Amino acid sequence: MSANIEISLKKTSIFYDQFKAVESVDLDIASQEVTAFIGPSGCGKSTVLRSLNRMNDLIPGTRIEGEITFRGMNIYADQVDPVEVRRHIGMVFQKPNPFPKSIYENIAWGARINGYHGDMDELVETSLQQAALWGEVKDKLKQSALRLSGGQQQRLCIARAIAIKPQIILMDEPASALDPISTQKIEDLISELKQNYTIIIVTHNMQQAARVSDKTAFFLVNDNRSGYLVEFGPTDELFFNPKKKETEDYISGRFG
Ligand SMILES: Nc1ncnc2c1ncn2[C@@H]1O[C@H](COP(=O)(O)OP(=O)(O)OP(=O)(O)O)[C@@H](O)[C@H]1O
Repeated sequence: MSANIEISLKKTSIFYDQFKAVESVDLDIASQEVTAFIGPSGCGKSTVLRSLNRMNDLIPGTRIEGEITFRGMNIYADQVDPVEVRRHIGMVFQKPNPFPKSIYENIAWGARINGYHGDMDELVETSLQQAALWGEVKDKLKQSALRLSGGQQQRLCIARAIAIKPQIILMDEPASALDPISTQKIEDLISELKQNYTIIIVTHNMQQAARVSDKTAFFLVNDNRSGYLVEFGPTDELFFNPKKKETEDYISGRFG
């Protein structure tokens, strides 16, 4: 049985004003898998990632051509509310960015403004448990989130994203600001979370992509400085039996 396609890009180009940052990407992302975006700096990984939940809308001058669908719905159609898109497709950033509020409120606040009326204590606990943070914070939920370590803050941000009950979590280099032990915790967490969520991760770290992802998309920059998708497929194949010479060169460190 073929995997369910959660997000599909069809001939998607992304512009910053006149500059075409990403050129004509075709990509199908399957549900409950981890998909990694890799490639050299400036090849458009973050730009593509941000386009998947309309985060790019917040950058003036951004425009897309082509189509991006989530479960068959064009997320850029006129009647679609970007806030609603972001409820289904959450995001975790490179630098942990908890609110300057208590650990509890970091989870509860977003859920509340998204209309959650259920048992808040339960939501906070289950979200923190899913983010593998509950044991470390359960006795200090009223403490400021800013007093947590960087790695704990990042897991709190993941818990905050989970609390909105998205189907997809986008992660833009979620561990690059963290030490190796915290990085491992995030990687372990990603492997856990894929049982319930579709995850797309941008990473500079190829070993990390190899460790955590099921599929990998490799991007490069063309002569016009536009990013394009070189190769996409199962991570093992892309790393050990790439179809394109460019992929092989990059994976084996011969690129550039
Ligand atoms: N807000 C912006 N305004 C104008 N150009 C931008 C903006 N953000 C990114 N770009 C340009 O778009 C291209 C793709 O950038 P992007 O950040 O998506 O690449 P990346 O592969 O994620 O890079 P890195 O690995 O360094 O984070 C680059 O040429 C970059 O300079």
